[in-house]
Amino acid sequence: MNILEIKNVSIEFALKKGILRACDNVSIDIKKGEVLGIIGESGSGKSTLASGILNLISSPGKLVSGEVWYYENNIKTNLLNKTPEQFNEYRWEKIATVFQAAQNALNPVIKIKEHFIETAFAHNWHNETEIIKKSEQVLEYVRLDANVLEAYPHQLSGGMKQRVLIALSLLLDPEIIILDEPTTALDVITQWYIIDILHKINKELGITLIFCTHDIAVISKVIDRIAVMYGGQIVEYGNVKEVFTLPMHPYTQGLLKAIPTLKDNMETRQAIAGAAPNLLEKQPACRFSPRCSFYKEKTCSNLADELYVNGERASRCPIGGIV
Ligand SMILES: Nc1ncnc2c1ncn2[C@@H]1O[C@H](COP(=O)(O)OP(=O)(O)OP(=O)(O)O)[C@@H](O)[C@H]1O
Repeated sequence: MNILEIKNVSIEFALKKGILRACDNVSIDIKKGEVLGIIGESGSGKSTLASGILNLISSPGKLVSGEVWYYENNIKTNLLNKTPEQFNEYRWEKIATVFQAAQNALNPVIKIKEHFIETAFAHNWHNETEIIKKSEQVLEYVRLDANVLEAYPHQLSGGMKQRVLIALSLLLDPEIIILDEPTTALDVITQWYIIDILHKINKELGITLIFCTHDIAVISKVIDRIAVMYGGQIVEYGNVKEVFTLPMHPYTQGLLKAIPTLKDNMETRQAIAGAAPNLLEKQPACRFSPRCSFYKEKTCSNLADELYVNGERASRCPIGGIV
């Protein structure tokens, strides 16, 4: 059962140098209760897509087309048709977000307690005693002591701040949490600790999670499905085990070859040759073709701009594997 359907979402930034299309016709369904990982290198459009789902694109950006359908009790609503006031009923209460704590996601001049109170007030919940009680519960859920409420953000470590943001996202019992690079800038042990907490949130509370990250190694243990973005497009998606075993798109194949593990020889790791596309320039129909070995070695001459979908699998490459 789908909880969210993203249909043909395109987002552009009007810059001095021209129009930058950061998301180009992105479509993907998200199932209730699943953990979806959206991966891709820096600039591939993950954060822009996350903001687009929440209708949070601001100037010079613009959501130029698309629909985001939210399902509840067999009723579907296109969130992008909502006014900002109407959308506010969905943001946090239905769909919450966790950004990187390092990116000033917490206000440095107010105590952690005030972040919880402000969020609740913004959603017409004004009983401070109840808010604090619930804040203590969600903090406990992310393994933080209630005394954190009296701290200022600078008094907490990076990992603690990230857990505060996760607790804050749980305050209004959302159905979906979108996490944008939730573990970047944290040490490896803390990354695993956070992943473990998120896994518990998904399994015990049944909350659907959407992870946007470039760090495929960290999220691979927790995600059910994976969607790979390249140059503002989804180039492949599918069940994580299937995609890891049989990646179909040459970009996914390259990403998987580039992941270091503790067991293997670093010399067998290969970076993907070439650079990510400059989205201000006109793109070839197949955006990956300038870096693609199939194309360079003339195994492929098909430059169709098409996502081939078969059931639960999809790939934008006609020859990397059959969907
Ligand atoms: N506010 C903005 N103004 C101008 N261009 C932007 C803005 N936000 C994003 N972009 C551009 O949109 C493209 C996609 O960026 P986005 O941040 O969504 O990628 P990403 O995959 O999330 O990368 P990262 O992990 O580095 O954030 C990039 O070319 C980026 O420069």
